[in-house]
Amino acid sequence: MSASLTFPDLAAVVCCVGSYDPDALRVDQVQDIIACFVRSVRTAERVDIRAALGRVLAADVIAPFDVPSHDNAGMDGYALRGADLAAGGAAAPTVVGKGLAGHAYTGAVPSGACVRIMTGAVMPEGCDTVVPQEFVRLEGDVVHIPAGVLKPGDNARQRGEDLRAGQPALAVGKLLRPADIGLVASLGLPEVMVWRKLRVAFMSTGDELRSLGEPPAQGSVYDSNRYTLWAMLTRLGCEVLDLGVVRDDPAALETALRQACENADAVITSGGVSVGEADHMRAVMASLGDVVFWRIAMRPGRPMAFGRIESAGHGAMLFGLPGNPVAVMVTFYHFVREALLHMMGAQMQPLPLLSVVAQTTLRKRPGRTEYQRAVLERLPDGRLATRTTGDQGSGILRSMSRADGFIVLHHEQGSVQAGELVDFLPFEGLV
Ligand SMILES: Nc1nc2c(c(=O)[nH]1)N[C@H]1C(S)=C(S)[C@@H](COP(=O)(O)OP(=O)(O)OC[C@H]3O[C@@H](n4cnc5c(N)ncnc54)[C@H](O)[C@@H]3O)O[C@H]1N2
Ligand code: MOO
Repeated sequence: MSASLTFPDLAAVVCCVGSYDPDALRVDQVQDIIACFVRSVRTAERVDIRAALGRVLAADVIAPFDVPSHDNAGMDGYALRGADLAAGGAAAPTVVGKGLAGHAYTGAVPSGACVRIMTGAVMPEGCDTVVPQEFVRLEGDVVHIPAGVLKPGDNARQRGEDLRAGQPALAVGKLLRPADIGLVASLGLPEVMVWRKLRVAFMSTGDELRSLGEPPAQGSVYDSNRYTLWAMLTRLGCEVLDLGVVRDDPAALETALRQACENADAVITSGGVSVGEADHMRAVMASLGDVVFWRIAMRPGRPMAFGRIESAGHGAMLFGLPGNPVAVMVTFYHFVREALLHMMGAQMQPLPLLSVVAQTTLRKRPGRTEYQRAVLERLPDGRLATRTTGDQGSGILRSMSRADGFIVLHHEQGSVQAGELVDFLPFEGLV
């Protein structure tokens, strides 16, 4: 439901991509086109910080005060004046009081004196150094500090050393993770502004598909794509709208797509985007908006539809993914995920590619990108290594389930010999 946003003509966007060939697009070209075309949802809402995990910040979070708000001890020990240390750091100050976290010592600390202090306690006036208790020898009230363990300023945390009042602690577009929730709490803020959740509708298409609970029939398969899509979208923090299995029938497909785009920001379908006889999906999609059909130079995940469809004045981004279960996940991770994050208003981070040792030879011809499902192992010498999870057919979902990530064989890359380094993309972090 992004009716108020303006979208470029898809034809104009694809024109900007050098050597555009819808039947042989490179993965990076597809990513560029999608990035040029999608628009962020710009509706903000204020939420409790416990509801903000996984959401995207709609406004900078500004520190309302210095963090920490006072100079404080970084160790349990004794606070003293650094100027009292002799050359080499030795000293023997006398204890004049005690400061605990939450119970500051407020008396004076004359030269030659020190204060028993605990981690986090406010530094007493004039003190700038803390000697950890394990370094000293106590003799009555006198703290003997040997030479060589301390220099002025050690173990004291400065007011504002983390953040100054007025500085942004977190920037708009940040996808909030546990540390961010803690950081916001440390600023005393119970709520933050986030962009509203993205609504994503999804459906499976194909007359062979059975939903869970239905009895199997000759030639039928249980619909798994809707469940992997549900799982990936849920992990991404989207509000999901499950439109079920839709038959390969033009009227049913049109009704489902219209319902999807009237109620969601994005629509994801699986199946029916190839060239089979029962694939009515392409015609129906094209009739509802600005949609292109691609054959991408990648494996798995070759056919894909992309564009924007409209119904009753509502528009939604459309991702028509191939039907094969592994192809659905691969195209989701490499195209849809980034597009949805962009629509969610998130600042994009490049995916972390590890360089690991290939345990076996990997056959590959240049001219397409391959994503082979693989496990990550630790070699006896400590290096990380990888091997594939066996048969790489794009219908074999177990190859994904057993894997820790993808071996990425880039477009220009040829075969990789056992023992060579290869790029590995861990699933963790994808969603
Ligand atoms: N002559 C050609 N045939 C095919 C091509 C091609 O370029 N030329 N591409 C192949 C590739 S690659 C893929 S991927 C598939 C994609 O075709 P569709 O998107 O039209 O998908 P379907 O034919 O509907 O299904 C393919 C396959 O996946 C199974 N499937 C579909 N949906 C689900 C689901 N929700 N849950 C579980 N399994 C599902 C379906 O039963 C088929 O086995 O086309 C190739 N053919
Ligand atoms: O999209 Mo297909 O997965 O290469 O079978």
